[in-house]
Amino acid sequence: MSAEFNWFPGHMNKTLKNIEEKIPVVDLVIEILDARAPYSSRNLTFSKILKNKPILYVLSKADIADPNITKEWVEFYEKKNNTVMVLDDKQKNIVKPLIDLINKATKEKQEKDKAKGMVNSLINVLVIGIPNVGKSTFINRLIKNKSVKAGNKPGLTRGIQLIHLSQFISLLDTPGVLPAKLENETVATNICAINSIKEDVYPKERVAGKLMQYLFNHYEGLIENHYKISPRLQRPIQITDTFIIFEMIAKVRKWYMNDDLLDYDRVIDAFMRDIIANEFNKVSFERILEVVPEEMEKASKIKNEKAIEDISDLW
Ligand SMILES: Nc1nc2c(ncn2[C@@H]2O[C@H](COP(=O)(O)OP(=O)(O)OP(=O)(O)O)[C@@H](O)[C@H]2O)c(=O)[nH]1
Repeated sequence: MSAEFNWFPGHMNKTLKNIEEKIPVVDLVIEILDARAPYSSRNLTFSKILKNKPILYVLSKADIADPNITKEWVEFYEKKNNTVMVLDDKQKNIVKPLIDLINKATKEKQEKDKAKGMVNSLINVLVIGIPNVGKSTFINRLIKNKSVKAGNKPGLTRGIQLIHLSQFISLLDTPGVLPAKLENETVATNICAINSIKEDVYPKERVAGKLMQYLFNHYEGLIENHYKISPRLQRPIQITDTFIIFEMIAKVRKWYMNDDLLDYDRVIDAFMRDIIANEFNKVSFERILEVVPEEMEKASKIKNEKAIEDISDLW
């Protein structure tokens, strides 16, 4: 699958331009990431244009992600000195914890302002994220809290909202934008899994195969129990093996095109629908060592060094 299929609608360019115009007044960026794919749901185009701004990552949908993997991602981002907030409880009031984290992440600016004699300086926060990561839900949770006000500001584009989180903190919400180029096939697959790309623009069979391979290899029993099948496949499976699984599901469901031809497309559609509807609750689609290039490189170096050591042991 090429990671360059055409999913980038024109209006996203306009939003990107709008975001660029706001950069000079931005003190902090909040990037909403889907906890099930925190690496793939970043927008690298944003990272480039906002590279000098402090960043606070909000990991949304952690209530439906694999908690152990989310913990690893939080540690990973915190180790890089990023502030992280995890949304793992839909009911919790997040206003106070968010204000505390914003203050922590903008401490340097606040101290600089204080040194210049400015007390209680204003903090402008830009909220960004790719489509469907839960930006509106996050903003609405803040607005629902009585002390938070949503306001209009002349000159703001339609779809961009200004929210007064406190007397001193304003959040500028922006529409979801995807990067114009996706890093690789894994990233493309994972953003399909979190439903940030419309189903009709990606190669569904290939994406479904990759996701089936991933879930089968990482979550023993999950696919077997969900579809009531018992494939005799040894883990880890290859993408070509997923054909056997999809066929078994079609057989169990008695989905045939005619007497002996299985309805493969129907199974693929059903599987993708199950992923998007979150039928496999508490799964994540990526781990650090599977997607972050620097970490993968580090790990492979360690492995190679170990291999050299092992050989030298023999001699
Ligand atoms: N389980 C769970 N679902 C969530 C959470 N946040 C958002 N959702 C769901 O995810 C879907 C997308 O959420 P939105 O808030 O509309 O996402 P968005 O980023 O604003 O999407 P765009 O408008 O496309 O940019 C909705 O069905 C939400 O109900 C969360 O923390 N947990």
